[in-house]
Amino acid sequence: MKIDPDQAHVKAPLSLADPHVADAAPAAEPEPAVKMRLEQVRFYYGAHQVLHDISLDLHEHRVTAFIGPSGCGKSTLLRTLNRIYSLYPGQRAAGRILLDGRDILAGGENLNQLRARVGMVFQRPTPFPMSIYDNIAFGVRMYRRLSKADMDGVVEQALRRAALWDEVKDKLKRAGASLSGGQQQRLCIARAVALEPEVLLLDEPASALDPISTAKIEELVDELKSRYTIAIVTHNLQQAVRVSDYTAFMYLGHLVEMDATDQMFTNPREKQTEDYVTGRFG
Ligand SMILES: Nc1ncnc2c1ncn2[C@@H]1O[C@H](COP(=O)(O)OP(=O)(O)OP(=O)(O)O)[C@@H](O)[C@H]1O
Repeated sequence: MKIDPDQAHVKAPLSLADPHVADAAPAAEPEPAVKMRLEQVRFYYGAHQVLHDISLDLHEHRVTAFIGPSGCGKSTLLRTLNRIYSLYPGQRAAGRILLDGRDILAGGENLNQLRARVGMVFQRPTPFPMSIYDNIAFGVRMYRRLSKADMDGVVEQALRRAALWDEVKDKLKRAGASLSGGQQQRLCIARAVALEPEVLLLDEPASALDPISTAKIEELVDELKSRYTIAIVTHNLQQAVRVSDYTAFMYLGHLVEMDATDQMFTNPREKQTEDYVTGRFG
């Protein structure tokens, strides 16, 4: 028997009590849209190649965690996604990185706009040497002319999204650096969020924080994913399990395996992944 979804709210006829119908498996969730697609991405520091033909998708409104031993290229990969590397001479990426289908490695990309669309938060909190308010308003002013009242609204909204508003609303004129490390990191997330990015890159955002601040950042990541596509680098495997939908395992500049996080941690395809997630890697 076919059920018209438009009629699903209508009281079910008695025949629907048929256990075969009631037990029918729910339809599988549709695969989320691809926000960024990497095709054979390579990366070079001068002549030294550190990423080798990385191909993977970042799905919209999902969190993808990058894990792997130190030096395997996780941060470098993140830095290719908003081309922040191109601020440094001698650093170069090749291959294709499609953001909504458009290759950001091809010429002609406006890098300021790209970095507003693909925001980044670093391992160590890096507040600007200015007030809490201006830490957020500074970046917004580069892209938008707003009245004082509208800017106040943008600052408040960004601080709320970063779960910091209640803690700072009475001291917006104080220096960003006067906040605790965990608050500073949430300020940096607010700063990125204020530019209305589509993708958020988080490079070990909690590694310098105490467990309570770490838990807050993890909760925040979970909330933010309803608005953004998130890529997070972490050394903390438990954190990857807690916050991510997908996990990518890298080794020596190669992508070994990427899959749904549950699958990666319970039933990985590759022996190297299994050794890494079970702590036997070495
Ligand atoms: N500025 C640089 N110049 C030259 N080589 C670099 C530079 N930054 C990183 N590398 C090299 O690139 C490789 C990948 O480094 P990357 O920092 O991306 O790894 P990672 O997986 O993020 O490491 P970690 O987990 O320790 O942060 C390493 O061999 C590293 O030595």
